[in-house]
Amino acid sequence: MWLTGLPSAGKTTIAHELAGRLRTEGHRVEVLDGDEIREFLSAGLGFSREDRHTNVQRIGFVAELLASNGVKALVPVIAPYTDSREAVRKRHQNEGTAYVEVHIATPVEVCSERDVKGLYAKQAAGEISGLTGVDDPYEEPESPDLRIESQRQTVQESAAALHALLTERGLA
Ligand SMILES: Nc1ncnc2c1ncn2[C@@H]1O[C@H](COP(=O)(O)OS(=O)(=O)O)[C@@H](OP(=O)(O)O)[C@H]1O
Ligand SMILES: Nc1ncnc2c1ncn2[C@@H]1O[C@H](COP(=O)(O)OP(=O)(O)O)[C@@H](O)[C@H]1O
Repeated sequence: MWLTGLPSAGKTTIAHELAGRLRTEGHRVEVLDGDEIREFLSAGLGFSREDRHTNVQRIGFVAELLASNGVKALVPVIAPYTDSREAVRKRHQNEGTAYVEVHIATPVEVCSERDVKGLYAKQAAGEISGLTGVDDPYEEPESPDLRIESQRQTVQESAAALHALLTERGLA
């Protein structure tokens, strides 16, 4: 399950809430957190279009390996480009592994208020550039399996909606 959306949209928070629920039910789960991946698997990559694409393909590769071995992979990673996300979907399809895309569609105004890592403030102060959704592209998924308006519901409600989708698909 890929959770795509802007920085501070709630991807990581919702993924961990869902992971907790799934583990309680006895599922094996791994959350492939973007920051951790960038520290290890994608060390050295930046935020150019090419590097983001490479990052997303690496994570997609690992997610498919986990999923095809019975571990539910939850991926809270921005993945701003449609073609990168589609390539990941295709890899799963080719391998016969289920794949679900969830758009955490929190508006940029709400994300920049949350500003968990202070990136929106830094961008506004001219200290960084190329911030997704502000001065770098975010291509919204046109037909995700599910769209979550995190600003309209609690973390628990969002996680429950994701869980319901997995159940509906026979995945939880
Ligand atoms: N310029 C810029 N744009 C977007 N994000 C930035 C940037 N610089 C650092 N960060 C932080 O790195 C996290 C994004 O990494 P990801 O691997 O999720 O993104 S990507 O799919 O490769 O675009 C992202 O994490 P989240 O906030 O959890 O989404 C940011 O905190
Ligand atoms: N309804 C909500 N859903 C998700 N996150 C929320 C909500 N309300 C407030 N938040 C907060 O917003 C922040 C989202 O940060 P995070 O999950 O790290 O986002 P992302 O992984 O998309 O960058 C967290 O501090 C979280 O507690």
